Amino acid sequence: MQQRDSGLEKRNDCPTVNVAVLGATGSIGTATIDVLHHLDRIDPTTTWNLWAASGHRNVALLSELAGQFTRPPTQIAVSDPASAATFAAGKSLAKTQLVTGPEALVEIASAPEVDVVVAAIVGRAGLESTLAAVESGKRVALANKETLVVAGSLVQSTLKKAESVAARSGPAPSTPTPSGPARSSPARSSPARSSPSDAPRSGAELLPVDSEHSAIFQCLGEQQAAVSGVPACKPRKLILTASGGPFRNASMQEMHDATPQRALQHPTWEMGKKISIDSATMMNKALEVIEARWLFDIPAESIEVVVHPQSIIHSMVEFEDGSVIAQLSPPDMRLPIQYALTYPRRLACETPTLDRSRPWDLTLQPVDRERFPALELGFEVARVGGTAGSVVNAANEEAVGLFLDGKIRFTDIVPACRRALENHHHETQPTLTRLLELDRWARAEVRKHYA
Ligand SMILES: NC(=O)C1=CN([C@@H]2O[C@H](COP(=O)(O)OP(=O)(O)OC[C@H]3O[C@@H](n4cnc5c(N)ncnc54)[C@H](OP(=O)(O)O)[C@@H]3O)[C@@H](O)[C@H]2O)C=CC1
Ligand SMILES: CC(=O)[C@@H](O)[C@H](O)COP(=O)(O)O
Ligand SMILES: [Mn+2]
Repeated sequence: MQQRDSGLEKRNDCPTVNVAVLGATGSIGTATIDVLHHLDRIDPTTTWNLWAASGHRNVALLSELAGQFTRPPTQIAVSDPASAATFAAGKSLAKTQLVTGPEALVEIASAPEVDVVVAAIVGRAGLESTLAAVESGKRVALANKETLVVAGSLVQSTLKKAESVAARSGPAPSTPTPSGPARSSPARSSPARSSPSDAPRSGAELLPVDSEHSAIFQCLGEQQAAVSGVPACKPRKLILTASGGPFRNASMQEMHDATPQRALQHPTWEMGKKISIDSATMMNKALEVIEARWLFDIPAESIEVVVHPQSIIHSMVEFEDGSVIAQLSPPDMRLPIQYALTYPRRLACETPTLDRSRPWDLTLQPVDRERFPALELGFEVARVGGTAGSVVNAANEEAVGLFLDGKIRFTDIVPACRRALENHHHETQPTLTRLLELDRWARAEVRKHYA
């Protein structure tokens, strides 16, 4: 096993940021581990410490990733109990504690020693740990968009509660503390409302990792930086870009006949299987509309989607005067991951810079809503809220699984979600228990339909 060298001399009084990576073995998780090695190498002012990491079934990779650190993580979680039995910690992890089962994710996410939780589990399975991290006042770098799709309103209210608890216990120090994150961070519950000044941090922070939402967050921040001291301008529109996925130009027949192998071939991003299929149906963009609705506390009517095949413009914000600010960078998740960790600081990143030595095209085109009916579903869910997100998300997770197993057609996925939405009795203010009941109900409905 190869241990990576920290390289750089840290300042004596250097504070440590303890990071927990949930879903460390996935595409976002492994990219986060790379970012942590990089930051610890180049940042003289902070020690970036992997305090805990979780995996579900890929225990070999989990052990390898954890073993790369000269300071071994304090805890490792294997959330799938059957896989936990096969976890073999190398010699370098002799002092690391192994915790197991889905409860272990919540334990790590709320551990007092943890400053930052990277929520990189795929699907609804990431919900409880993300909520626990918010509740216990962490900085949450959120990749797990499904949490906001299922329980956006609940996350928002939890965030507000965590903020008021922190406010009651007095302002946090404005300089980094020995075991705490950079307390100068201004990010608050709603990135749209945060300002890039050096205000002390109060309570939980929810920072986007999803490239589009990170882009919007950056556009809003830059706009506010330019008018420091002046009340922030409200955005008129958030404009999410979509690559269009592997079927951007495909006929309905091609989509009807699509194999999992073909649907997994994303043109611009290398990602996990579930999100790759979501991109192919454009359900990913539907989920991102809902994510934006909750993350930025903005109505569905103020959100637009535009197809941008190059995935260089990651999203845009239109302001009241019609001015549009965009964020551009090559398609590489290390940038938004790093920004969520270091915000409001910008540090050198390993992502390549845009090659401006050659001509380049940036294309924008409208979405074909007939071939991609998922998008309308996303806007509907963002409009009505309540139980709709949980039902559509669960139906989608189930249908994607059936498609990957060769049991249903690619073009069955979105209708399965539409059917579940229409067959459920909508409730406007569900509890977490009710949302989880409906999650199970929607999965069963999809399975029953195709049995
Ligand atoms: N990949 C990307 O570029 C982007 C991803 N996202 C979002 O980030 C999240 C992660 O995506 P991605 O990294 O691609 O996914 P991957 O499939 O690559 O990784 C998923 C991670 O979740 C773990 N996991 C799977 N099932 C469970 C479960 N039931 N309980 C606990 N952990 C589980 C996996 O563990 P194991 O492998 O050990 O079984 C793995 O660590 C998703 O919500 C996605 O939408 C957002 C923007 C971009
Ligand atoms: C990298 C990322 O954020 C993904 O969500 C990506 O945007 C998927 O590409 P699509 O635009 O094709 O959904
Ligand atoms: Mn995205």
